[in-house]
Amino acid sequence: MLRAENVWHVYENGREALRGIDFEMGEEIVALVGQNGSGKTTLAKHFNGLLKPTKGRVIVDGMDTREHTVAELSRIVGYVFQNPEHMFFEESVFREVAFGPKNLGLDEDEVESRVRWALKTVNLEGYEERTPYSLSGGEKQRLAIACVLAMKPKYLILDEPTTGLDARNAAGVVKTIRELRKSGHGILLITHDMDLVLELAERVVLLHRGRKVFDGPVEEFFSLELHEYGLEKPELLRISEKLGIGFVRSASEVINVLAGGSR
Ligand SMILES: Nc1ncnc2c1ncn2[C@@H]1O[C@H](COP(=O)(O)OP(=O)(O)OP(=O)(O)O)[C@@H](O)[C@H]1O
Repeated sequence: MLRAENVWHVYENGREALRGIDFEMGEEIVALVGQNGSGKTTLAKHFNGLLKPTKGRVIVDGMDTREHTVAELSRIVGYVFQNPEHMFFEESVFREVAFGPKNLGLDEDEVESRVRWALKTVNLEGYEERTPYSLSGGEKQRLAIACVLAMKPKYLILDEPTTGLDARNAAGVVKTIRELRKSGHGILLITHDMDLVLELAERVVLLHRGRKVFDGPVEEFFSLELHEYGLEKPELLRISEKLGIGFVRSASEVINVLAGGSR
């Protein structure tokens, strides 16, 4: 369980980025949304100890983050940053993924088996000897997920995982996230992409000026006046409303309903 209890975060320049956040998540896909500067990244960085609360507590599987190092917490909470290409520095995909497990002090066989497993999970088998820089945007994103997965964290924080990707590459990342969820991971998805929220999230948490203003089911989230929070309803929902068929989560659901079938 990841838990924030009345978390406040004030940066050194006096900026109050989080104001009394209560939050909890387990093995589920939670979308963390809000306009620029609302505090999403600040909150997420508390879960692997990169930031510590100014006031309040953050508990990761029973551990108070103030009493543990980032290295310890990173084994439980993996963080995939935005624009992951900046984090690659090895000459091959294999070595890139092996770096984390090697640092954990694991033996060679265990490192190799983790690398193979992580690359398989993100569908990058056969890419072992490629240089990370030669990969496409979507492949780089999946490689970044593999690097974190190889540490076997229970929770993953993904910061804008589909931004800048074309539809095919984004679909690959979505598929990977679904598979991770199925295999028992909890996923905190930071995103501005409302289509992705509609497609993937099981719950939505909305931040506004450092406060949590909504925490609940996806359908309820999309019934909010989103423009008040600098967000927009997905095109698909606007179409389904005009068609009078209410809440749907995919284009195929719309087609099924129109064809007279069930959802
Ligand atoms: N290192 C820092 N020092 C001072 N203020 C910061 C720092 N990092 C973030 N802030 C401020 O804290 C507030 C929350 O920032 P944060 O990055 O958490 O927002 P966000 O919701 O992730 O935004 P975005 O969608 O733009 O990534 C903003 O006002 C930001 O300017």
